[in-house]
Amino acid sequence: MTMQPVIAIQHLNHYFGVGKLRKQALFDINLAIMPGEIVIMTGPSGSGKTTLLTLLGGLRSGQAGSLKILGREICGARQHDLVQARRNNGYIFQAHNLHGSLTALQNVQMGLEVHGMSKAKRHLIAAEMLEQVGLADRINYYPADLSGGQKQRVAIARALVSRPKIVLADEPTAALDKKSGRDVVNIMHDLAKQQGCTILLVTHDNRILDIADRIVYMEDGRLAQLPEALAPSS
Ligand SMILES: Nc1ncnc2c1ncn2[C@@H]1O[C@H](COP(=O)(O)OP(=O)(O)OP(=O)(O)O)[C@@H](O)[C@H]1O
Repeated sequence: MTMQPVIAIQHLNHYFGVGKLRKQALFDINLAIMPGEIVIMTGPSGSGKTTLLTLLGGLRSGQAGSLKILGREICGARQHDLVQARRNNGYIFQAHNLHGSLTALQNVQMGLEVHGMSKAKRHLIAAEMLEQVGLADRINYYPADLSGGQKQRVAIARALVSRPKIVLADEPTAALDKKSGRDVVNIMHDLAKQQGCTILLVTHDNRILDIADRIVYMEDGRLAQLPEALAPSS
């Protein structure tokens, strides 16, 4: 059986603005990511990494080329189809976007809301997930009472609790010190490998490149060759 890529991008171009202000942000992107792969995307500021991630996440619609998620075309898709596509993914962002008025447990339960399971089951699954990220003793804490690394671990638990096939992460370690950043990516790595989930992680943090199965490099809106300084040492 041949394995199909979970993310397949062909000849993708993207533009911002209209008329004279129209500016091309992505140029002829071609990339295939296989099930269970952990791919890190890095590159200079303004090179187009976040733009590509938001297109993949269905947070905006691609304009030209092909972008298939789990075999389904989302380039040029209608809003309704983009919303459907978003449901396949888990998201982890730099600012972790936790709800300040909800506890860690309630935040993680939000990741299960669309699955229509009983309250008791949601509680159990969310609590187990928090235990897996090392926060069993913090489930009833509010985000304001957690450290940056702990908040990011809640965000990971929320992203992975519904066992998504794809997790998209944008600078998940940017606000963290060295040790917390390392802990957070190790947890992401181990859980993803356990669940067979694919991760695409955008980062400037060269200290975490070693968790990737593959590193892709973006420069001036194009995928480019990885600079030698960033290549994994053999
Ligand atoms: N909403 C927008 N409107 C207009 N131009 C945009 C918009 N978002 C991004 N751009 C432009 O597209 C290009 C790519 O930006 P993008 O945020 O994708 O880069 P990045 O590689 O993620 O940068 P960073 O590492 O700093 O987050 C930049 O030139 C940016 O100015």
